[in-house]
Amino acid sequence: MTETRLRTWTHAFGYGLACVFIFMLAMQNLRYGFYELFYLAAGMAVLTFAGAVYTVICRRHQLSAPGHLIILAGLNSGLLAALLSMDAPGISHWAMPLVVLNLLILPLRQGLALSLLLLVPMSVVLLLGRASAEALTIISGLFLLMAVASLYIWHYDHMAQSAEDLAITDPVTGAHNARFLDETLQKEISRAIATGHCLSVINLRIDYADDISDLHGRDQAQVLLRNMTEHLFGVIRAGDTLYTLKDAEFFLILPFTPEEGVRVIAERIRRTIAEHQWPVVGRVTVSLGCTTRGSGDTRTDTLRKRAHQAMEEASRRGANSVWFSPGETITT
Ligand SMILES: Nc1nc2c(ncn2[C@@H]2O[C@H](COP(=O)(O)OP(=O)(O)OP(=O)(O)O)[C@@H](O)[C@H]2O)c(=O)[nH]1
Repeated sequence: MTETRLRTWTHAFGYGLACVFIFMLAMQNLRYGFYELFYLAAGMAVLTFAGAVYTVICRRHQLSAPGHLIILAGLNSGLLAALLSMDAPGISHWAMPLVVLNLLILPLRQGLALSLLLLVPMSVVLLLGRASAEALTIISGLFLLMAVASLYIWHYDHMAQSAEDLAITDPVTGAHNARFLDETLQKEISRAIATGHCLSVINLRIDYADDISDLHGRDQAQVLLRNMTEHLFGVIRAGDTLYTLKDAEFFLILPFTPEEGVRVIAERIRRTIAEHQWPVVGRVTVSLGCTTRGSGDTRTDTLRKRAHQAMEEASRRGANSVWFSPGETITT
């Protein structure tokens, strides 16, 4: 299940439960003739129902739907206004579902801020209007609920972030992996088309990688990959991105880089790697294939294929070399 779909379900479920709970409160107050509380609860039930409908309408961009903040701010301020204007002893308990809803639906910081905006004035009202022991019991219960829910949400966000990082990171080198390459390259191609800027890529392979592995062992070959990654990160500039592919291959996306630029940086990478003394394995060289986006390159596979063919050509022409393969000229 995707993150968006998961959030749509949990948001809709959260709003649904809150709506049923508040609707039952409304009915109870109507039954006992507390009309002010009935109107308040009915209004809040309508807002939570609107939240559930909004969740379904925005199901495709649930993670960035701005309406939740407005709906929840309305619910929180309605309850706060009622607390300040009505003398209804049990009304402070209504804050419980709202605090959970704030934290479940909004990003953690927003949810916490909104909950504090509700709970702090509510605590003052309770301390001024009730016996201290009773007020302190209710206040500590509400803050405990907020703390537990916040910790749980923080833990979930942290786990989700770690899982996402693992999914896009190569476990050996720590650079991004091939899966993330296609995603990023497609975005960069779209950006280059929209802005008219140049986009270049480099496919790079360690020469005689199999021999290095046979000679020094798999562990040393992996150490070399890690060191090479560190070295490449040191050579490229901010905004360039590096990916580890299989078979001792790397890929670089270089936004805003024209043909002359990619030739310069590819040559610099080749030279610095060849001049470096690598721990245990000693001298190592690489073959680099580079290309710049042409007018026909609207998808990742054409660019990747051309860069790969250029790299094969560089290998054929002898190790430790760079080959540039041009795309179709972009006419403006
Ligand atoms: N994407 C990318 N391009 C580079 C890098 N280094 C050099 N280039 C390209 O090569 C061109 C010439 O680079 P240099 O020889 O370093 O000259 P420079 O004027 O100091 O380059 P910048 O100030 O980085 O533009 C740059 O304008 C870039 O297009 C790099 O690390 N990343």
